[in-house]
Amino acid sequence: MSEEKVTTDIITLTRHVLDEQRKHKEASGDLTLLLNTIQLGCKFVATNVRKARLLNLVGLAGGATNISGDEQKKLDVISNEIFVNALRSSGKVAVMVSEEDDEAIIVEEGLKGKYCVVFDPLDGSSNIDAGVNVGTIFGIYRVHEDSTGTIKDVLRPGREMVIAGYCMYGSSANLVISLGNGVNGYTLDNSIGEFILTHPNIKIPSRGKIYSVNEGNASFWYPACTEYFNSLKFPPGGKNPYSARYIGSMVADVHRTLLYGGIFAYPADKKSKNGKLRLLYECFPMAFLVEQAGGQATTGTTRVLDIVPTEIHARAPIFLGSKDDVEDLKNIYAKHSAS
Ligand SMILES: O=P(O)(O)OC[C@H]1O[C@](O)(COP(=O)(O)O)[C@@H](O)[C@@H]1O
Ligand SMILES: [Mg+2]
Ligand SMILES: [Mg+2]
Repeated sequence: MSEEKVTTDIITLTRHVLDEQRKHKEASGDLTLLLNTIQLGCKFVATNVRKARLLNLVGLAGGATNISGDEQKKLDVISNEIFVNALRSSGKVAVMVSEEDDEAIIVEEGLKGKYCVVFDPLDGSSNIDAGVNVGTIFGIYRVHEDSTGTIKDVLRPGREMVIAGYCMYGSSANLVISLGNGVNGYTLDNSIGEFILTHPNIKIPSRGKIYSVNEGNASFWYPACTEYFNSLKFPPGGKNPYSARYIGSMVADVHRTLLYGGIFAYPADKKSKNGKLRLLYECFPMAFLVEQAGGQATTGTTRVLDIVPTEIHARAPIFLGSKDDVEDLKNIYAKHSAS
Protein backbone atom coordinates (compact mmCIF):
# COMPACT_ATOMS: atom_id res chain seq x y z
CA MET A 1 0.00 0.00 0.00
CA SER A 2 1.42 3.42 -0.94
CA GLU A 3 1.85 5.91 1.89
CA GLU A 4 -0.23 9.08 1.69
CA LYS A 5 1.98 12.18 1.38
CA VAL A 6 1.52 14.36 4.45
CA THR A 7 1.68 18.13 3.89
CA THR A 8 4.30 19.65 6.17
CA ASP A 9 4.58 23.16 4.74
CA ILE A 10 1.47 25.29 4.37
CA ILE A 11 1.01 28.97 3.63
CA THR A 12 -1.37 30.37 6.21
CA LEU A 13 -2.81 33.86 5.96
CA THR A 14 -0.57 35.01 8.83
CA ARG A 15 2.55 33.62 7.15
CA HIS A 16 1.56 35.18 3.84
CA VAL A 17 1.00 38.60 5.41
CA LEU A 18 4.28 38.35 7.35
CA ASP A 19 6.08 37.57 4.06
CA GLU A 20 4.55 40.74 2.61
CA GLN A 21 5.49 42.75 5.71
CA ARG A 22 9.15 41.69 5.37
CA LYS A 23 9.25 43.20 1.88
CA HIS A 24 8.57 46.63 3.42
CA LYS A 25 11.41 47.51 5.77
CA GLU A 26 9.45 50.44 7.25
CA ALA A 27 6.39 48.30 8.11
CA SER A 28 5.56 48.40 11.82
CA GLY A 29 3.57 45.17 11.92
CA ASP A 30 0.38 47.03 12.90
CA LEU A 31 -1.50 45.94 9.80
CA THR A 32 -0.42 42.34 10.34
CA LEU A 33 -1.87 42.48 13.82
CA LEU A 34 -5.03 44.12 12.55
CA LEU A 35 -5.48 41.40 9.95
CA ASN A 36 -4.99 38.80 12.66
CA THR A 37 -7.79 40.47 14.60
CA ILE A 38 -10.04 40.40 11.55
CA GLN A 39 -9.35 36.75 10.84
CA LEU A 40 -10.12 35.94 14.46
CA GLY A 41 -13.45 37.77 14.09
CA CYS A 42 -14.20 35.80 10.93
CA LYS A 43 -13.48 32.46 12.61
CA PHE A 44 -15.67 33.44 15.55
CA VAL A 45 -18.56 34.49 13.27
CA ALA A 46 -18.10 31.37 11.10
CA THR A 47 -18.55 29.19 14.19
CA ASN A 48 -21.72 31.02 15.21
CA VAL A 49 -23.15 30.87 11.67
CA ARG A 50 -22.50 27.12 11.49
CA LYS A 51 -24.15 26.48 14.88
CA ALA A 52 -26.92 29.07 14.49
CA ARG A 53 -29.77 26.58 14.33
CA LEU A 54 -28.41 24.49 17.22
CA LEU A 55 -27.79 27.50 19.49
CA ASN A 56 -31.12 29.18 18.62
CA LEU A 57 -29.32 32.10 16.98
CA VAL A 58 -31.72 32.26 14.02
CA GLY A 59 -34.45 34.87 13.68
CA LEU A 60 -34.83 38.51 14.59
CA ALA A 61 -32.98 40.25 17.41
CA GLY A 62 -36.26 41.52 18.85
CA GLY A 63 -37.67 44.36 16.81
CA ALA A 64 -34.52 46.48 16.49
CA THR A 65 -33.77 48.12 13.13
CA ASN A 66 -30.49 49.61 11.96
CA ILE A 67 -30.12 53.06 10.41
CA SER A 68 -30.78 51.65 6.93
CA GLY A 69 -34.17 50.45 8.15
CA ASP A 70 -33.25 46.72 8.08
CA GLU A 71 -34.64 44.57 10.89
CA GLN A 72 -31.64 43.24 12.77
CA LYS A 73 -31.23 39.49 13.06
CA LYS A 74 -29.74 37.92 16.18
CA LEU A 75 -26.66 37.04 14.17
CA ASP A 76 -26.30 40.63 12.87
CA VAL A 77 -26.05 41.81 16.47
CA ILE A 78 -23.72 39.01 17.60
CA SER A 79 -21.40 39.39 14.60
CA ASN A 80 -21.24 43.14 15.15
CA GLU A 81 -20.30 42.72 18.82
CA ILE A 82 -17.63 40.18 17.89
CA PHE A 83 -15.93 42.59 15.48
CA VAL A 84 -16.33 45.72 17.60
CA ASN A 85 -14.86 43.99 20.66
CA ALA A 86 -11.98 42.39 18.77
CA LEU A 87 -11.08 45.53 16.82
CA ARG A 88 -11.27 47.86 19.82
CA SER A 89 -9.04 45.63 21.95
CA SER A 90 -6.47 45.21 19.17
CA GLY A 91 -5.15 48.69 20.00
CA LYS A 92 -4.67 49.37 16.28
CA VAL A 93 -7.99 51.06 15.46
CA ALA A 94 -9.01 54.70 15.83
CA VAL A 95 -12.43 54.73 14.15
CA MET A 96 -14.93 52.00 13.30
CA VAL A 97 -17.98 52.23 11.09
CA SER A 98 -20.36 49.29 11.14
CA GLU A 99 -23.61 48.77 9.27
CA GLU A 100 -25.20 47.93 12.63
CA ASP A 101 -24.14 51.10 14.50
CA ASP A 102 -25.84 54.39 13.63
CA GLU A 103 -22.80 56.46 14.61
CA ALA A 104 -19.10 55.94 13.94
CA ILE A 105 -17.31 54.44 16.96
CA ILE A 106 -14.32 56.51 18.06
CA VAL A 107 -11.95 54.33 20.06
CA GLU A 108 -10.95 55.71 23.47
CA GLU A 109 -7.48 57.06 24.25
CA GLY A 110 -5.15 54.32 25.44
CA LEU A 111 -6.51 51.79 22.97
CA LYS A 112 -6.46 54.07 19.97
CA GLY A 113 -4.45 53.05 16.90
CA LYS A 114 -3.78 54.47 13.44
CA TYR A 115 -6.35 52.65 11.35
CA CYS A 116 -10.06 52.97 10.57
CA VAL A 117 -12.09 49.85 9.86
CA VAL A 118 -15.42 50.01 8.04
CA PHE A 119 -17.42 46.79 7.99
CA ASP A 120 -20.63 44.96 7.32
CA PRO A 121 -20.41 42.34 10.06
CA LEU A 122 -22.97 40.00 8.48
CA ASP A 123 -23.86 40.57 4.87
CA GLY A 124 -26.86 38.83 3.33
CA SER A 125 -28.39 38.20 6.73
CA SER A 126 -31.92 37.93 5.29
CA ASN A 127 -30.68 34.58 3.93
CA ILE A 128 -29.34 33.26 7.19
CA ASP A 129 -32.37 31.31 8.43
CA ALA A 130 -32.38 29.28 5.20
CA GLY A 131 -28.71 28.37 5.59
CA VAL A 132 -27.70 30.30 2.46
CA ASN A 133 -24.18 31.79 2.20
CA VAL A 134 -23.57 35.00 4.13
CA GLY A 135 -20.37 36.93 4.87
CA THR A 136 -18.42 39.79 6.42
CA ILE A 137 -17.14 42.69 4.30
CA PHE A 138 -14.42 45.10 5.48
CA GLY A 139 -12.20 47.95 4.38
CA ILE A 140 -9.28 49.61 6.15
CA TYR A 141 -8.06 53.21 5.92
CA ARG A 142 -5.04 54.73 7.63
CA VAL A 143 -5.96 57.86 9.59
CA HIS A 144 -4.78 61.10 8.00
CA GLU A 145 -1.42 62.36 9.17
CA ASP A 146 -1.88 64.57 12.29
CA SER A 147 -5.44 63.29 12.78
CA THR A 148 -6.44 61.80 16.10
CA GLY A 149 -9.07 59.71 14.36
CA THR A 150 -12.36 61.36 13.49
CA ILE A 151 -15.24 60.73 11.13
CA LYS A 152 -13.31 62.69 8.45
CA ASP A 153 -10.85 59.79 8.29
CA VAL A 154 -13.56 57.54 6.81
CA LEU A 155 -15.38 60.05 4.60
CA ARG A 156 -12.84 59.41 1.87
CA PRO A 157 -12.87 57.81 -1.58
CA GLY A 158 -12.54 54.04 -1.62
CA ARG A 159 -9.32 54.19 -3.65
CA GLU A 160 -7.60 55.41 -0.44
CA MET A 161 -8.28 52.14 1.38
CA VAL A 162 -5.11 50.22 2.23
CA ILE A 163 -6.79 46.83 2.60
CA ALA A 164 -10.17 45.46 1.56
CA GLY A 165 -11.65 42.02 1.94
CA TYR A 166 -14.52 39.75 2.74
CA CYS A 167 -15.10 36.39 4.35
CA MET A 168 -17.82 34.19 2.91
CA TYR A 169 -19.42 31.70 5.27
CA GLY A 170 -20.54 28.87 3.00
CA SER A 171 -19.65 25.20 2.65
CA SER A 172 -16.29 26.49 3.86
CA ALA A 173 -15.21 29.89 5.18
CA ASN A 174 -13.34 31.76 2.44
CA LEU A 175 -11.39 34.92 3.22
CA VAL A 176 -10.53 37.02 0.16
CA ILE A 177 -8.16 39.96 0.71
CA SER A 178 -6.31 42.65 -1.19
CA LEU A 179 -3.46 44.61 0.33
CA GLY A 180 -3.42 46.76 -2.80
CA ASN A 181 -1.16 44.44 -4.81
CA GLY A 182 -3.53 41.82 -6.19
CA VAL A 183 -6.09 39.55 -4.55
CA ASN A 184 -5.59 36.32 -2.63
CA GLY A 185 -8.11 33.84 -1.26
CA TYR A 186 -7.75 31.64 1.84
CA THR A 187 -9.90 28.75 3.03
CA LEU A 188 -10.42 28.00 6.72
CA ASP A 189 -9.07 24.59 7.69
CA ASN A 190 -11.24 23.89 10.71
CA SER A 191 -8.97 21.09 11.95
CA ILE A 192 -6.12 23.53 12.67
CA GLY A 193 -8.14 26.75 12.85
CA GLU A 194 -6.09 28.53 10.18
CA PHE A 195 -6.89 30.21 6.87
CA ILE A 196 -4.79 28.50 4.18
CA LEU A 197 -3.82 30.14 0.88
CA THR A 198 -5.96 28.30 -1.69
CA HIS A 199 -6.61 30.98 -4.33
CA PRO A 200 -3.34 32.85 -5.00
CA ASN A 201 -3.45 35.91 -7.25
CA ILE A 202 -7.13 35.83 -8.23
CA LYS A 203 -7.77 37.33 -11.68
CA ILE A 204 -11.33 37.88 -12.84
CA PRO A 205 -11.93 36.60 -16.41
CA SER A 206 -12.10 39.55 -18.82
CA ARG A 207 -15.56 38.44 -19.93
CA GLY A 208 -18.10 36.17 -18.28
CA LYS A 209 -21.36 34.40 -19.08
CA ILE A 210 -23.39 35.26 -15.98
CA TYR A 211 -25.35 38.32 -14.88
CA SER A 212 -26.49 38.83 -11.31
CA VAL A 213 -29.18 41.36 -10.42
CA ASN A 214 -32.52 41.43 -8.59
CA GLU A 215 -34.86 41.21 -11.60
CA GLY A 216 -37.81 41.84 -9.31
CA ASN A 217 -36.91 45.52 -9.59
CA ALA A 218 -36.90 45.51 -13.42
CA SER A 219 -40.11 47.56 -13.71
CA PHE A 220 -38.33 50.41 -11.83
CA TRP A 221 -35.13 50.34 -13.92
CA TYR A 222 -34.06 53.30 -16.06
CA PRO A 223 -33.90 52.69 -19.84
CA ALA A 224 -30.07 52.30 -19.91
CA CYS A 225 -30.24 49.54 -17.31
CA THR A 226 -33.05 47.74 -19.13
CA GLU A 227 -31.22 48.01 -22.45
CA TYR A 228 -28.05 46.55 -20.96
CA PHE A 229 -29.67 43.51 -19.37
CA ASN A 230 -31.78 42.92 -22.48
CA SER A 231 -28.56 42.86 -24.51
CA LEU A 232 -27.38 39.94 -22.35
CA LYS A 233 -30.69 38.08 -22.46
CA PHE A 234 -31.47 38.63 -26.15
CA PRO A 235 -28.07 38.90 -27.83
CA PRO A 236 -28.04 39.59 -31.56
CA GLY A 237 -26.71 37.17 -34.18
CA GLY A 238 -27.78 33.90 -32.56
CA LYS A 239 -25.18 34.27 -29.75
CA ASN A 240 -25.79 32.44 -26.47
CA PRO A 241 -27.60 34.52 -23.84
CA TYR A 242 -25.99 35.03 -20.43
CA SER A 243 -27.21 32.89 -17.51
CA ALA A 244 -28.90 34.55 -14.52
CA ARG A 245 -27.63 33.85 -10.98
CA TYR A 246 -28.74 35.91 -7.97
CA ILE A 247 -28.27 34.73 -4.41
CA GLY A 248 -29.19 37.99 -2.66
CA SER A 249 -26.03 37.93 -0.50
CA MET A 250 -23.58 40.42 -1.96
CA VAL A 251 -20.61 38.46 -0.65
CA ALA A 252 -21.72 35.26 -2.38
CA ASP A 253 -22.71 36.98 -5.61
CA VAL A 254 -19.42 38.89 -5.77
CA HIS A 255 -17.37 35.80 -4.85
CA ARG A 256 -18.86 33.90 -7.77
CA THR A 257 -18.34 36.89 -10.07
CA LEU A 258 -14.65 37.14 -9.06
CA LEU A 259 -14.04 33.48 -9.79
CA TYR A 260 -16.26 32.90 -12.84
CA GLY A 261 -16.54 36.40 -14.33
CA GLY A 262 -19.64 38.22 -15.53
CA ILE A 263 -21.42 41.13 -13.91
CA PHE A 264 -23.08 41.78 -10.54
CA ALA A 265 -25.33 44.82 -10.11
CA TYR A 266 -27.45 46.71 -7.66
CA PRO A 267 -28.44 49.64 -9.89
CA ALA A 268 -30.14 52.92 -9.12
CA ASP A 269 -33.78 52.80 -10.14
CA LYS A 270 -36.90 54.97 -10.00
CA LYS A 271 -37.70 53.65 -6.51
CA SER A 272 -34.16 53.66 -5.06
CA LYS A 273 -32.32 56.60 -6.57
CA ASN A 274 -28.99 55.54 -5.00
CA GLY A 275 -29.48 51.81 -5.26
CA LYS A 276 -29.41 49.85 -2.01
CA LEU A 277 -25.86 48.91 -1.16
CA ARG A 278 -23.84 51.00 1.26
CA LEU A 279 -20.79 52.77 -0.08
CA LEU A 280 -18.31 52.49 2.78
CA TYR A 281 -18.63 48.89 3.83
CA GLU A 282 -20.24 47.16 0.83
CA CYS A 283 -19.45 48.99 -2.44
CA PHE A 284 -15.93 50.27 -1.69
CA PRO A 285 -14.33 47.03 -0.45
CA MET A 286 -15.89 45.00 -3.26
CA ALA A 287 -14.95 47.59 -5.91
CA PHE A 288 -11.38 47.61 -4.53
CA LEU A 289 -11.13 43.80 -4.76
CA VAL A 290 -12.64 43.63 -8.24
CA GLU A 291 -10.27 46.31 -9.58
CA GLN A 292 -7.31 44.59 -7.96
CA ALA A 293 -8.38 41.37 -9.72
CA GLY A 294 -8.41 43.17 -13.10
CA GLY A 295 -12.14 44.01 -13.29
CA GLN A 296 -14.12 47.24 -13.03
CA ALA A 297 -16.73 48.76 -10.72
CA THR A 298 -18.95 51.68 -11.76
CA THR A 299 -22.19 53.36 -10.84
CA GLY A 300 -22.94 53.38 -14.58
CA THR A 301 -21.27 56.73 -15.08
CA THR A 302 -18.64 57.08 -12.31
CA ARG A 303 -15.86 54.84 -11.02
CA VAL A 304 -17.11 53.64 -7.62
CA LEU A 305 -13.72 54.09 -5.90
CA ASP A 306 -13.68 57.79 -6.84
CA ILE A 307 -16.88 58.68 -4.99
CA VAL A 308 -16.39 60.83 -1.89
CA PRO A 309 -18.98 59.78 0.72
CA THR A 310 -20.84 62.56 2.49
CA GLU A 311 -22.19 60.36 5.28
CA ILE A 312 -21.05 57.07 6.75
CA HIS A 313 -24.11 55.05 5.72
CA ALA A 314 -24.43 56.58 2.22
CA ARG A 315 -25.63 54.29 -0.56
CA ALA A 316 -24.47 54.06 -4.18
CA PRO A 317 -25.52 52.19 -7.30
CA ILE A 318 -22.99 49.57 -8.40
CA PHE A 319 -22.13 47.39 -11.39
CA LEU A 320 -18.99 45.31 -10.95
CA GLY A 321 -17.24 42.41 -12.59
CA SER A 322 -15.40 41.43 -15.75
CA LYS A 323 -13.64 44.31 -17.50
CA ASP A 324 -15.32 43.83 -20.89
CA ASP A 325 -18.79 43.27 -19.46
CA VAL A 326 -18.60 46.44 -17.35
CA GLU A 327 -17.19 48.33 -20.35
CA ASP A 328 -20.28 47.37 -22.42
CA LEU A 329 -22.52 48.60 -19.58
CA LYS A 330 -20.63 51.91 -19.36
CA ASN A 331 -20.98 52.43 -23.11
CA ILE A 332 -24.76 51.98 -22.94
CA TYR A 333 -25.01 54.41 -20.00
CA ALA A 334 -22.83 56.95 -21.86
CA LYS A 335 -25.05 56.67 -24.95
CA HIS A 336 -28.17 57.30 -22.86
CA SER A 337 -26.75 60.25 -20.93
CA ALA A 338 -25.62 61.84 -24.21
CA SER A 339 -29.10 61.59 -25.77
O1 LIG B 1 -33.02 41.61 -1.50
P1 LIG B 1 -32.38 42.60 -2.41
O2 LIG B 1 -33.09 43.90 -2.49
O3 LIG B 1 -32.07 42.03 -3.76
O4 LIG B 1 -30.97 42.97 -1.73
C1 LIG B 1 -29.91 42.07 -1.67
C2 LIG B 1 -28.71 42.77 -1.18
O5 LIG B 1 -28.95 43.20 0.15
C3 LIG B 1 -27.96 42.74 1.01
O6 LIG B 1 -28.42 41.59 1.65
C4 LIG B 1 -27.66 43.81 2.03
O7 LIG B 1 -26.78 43.39 3.01
P2 LIG B 1 -27.15 43.20 4.58
O8 LIG B 1 -27.71 41.83 4.77
O9 LIG B 1 -25.80 43.37 5.18
O10 LIG B 1 -28.10 44.31 4.95
C5 LIG B 1 -26.77 42.35 0.09
O11 LIG B 1 -26.00 41.36 0.64
C6 LIG B 1 -27.48 41.89 -1.15
O12 LIG B 1 -26.69 42.08 -2.30
MG1 LIG C 1 -24.62 43.81 3.45
MG1 LIG D 1 -25.15 43.28 7.10
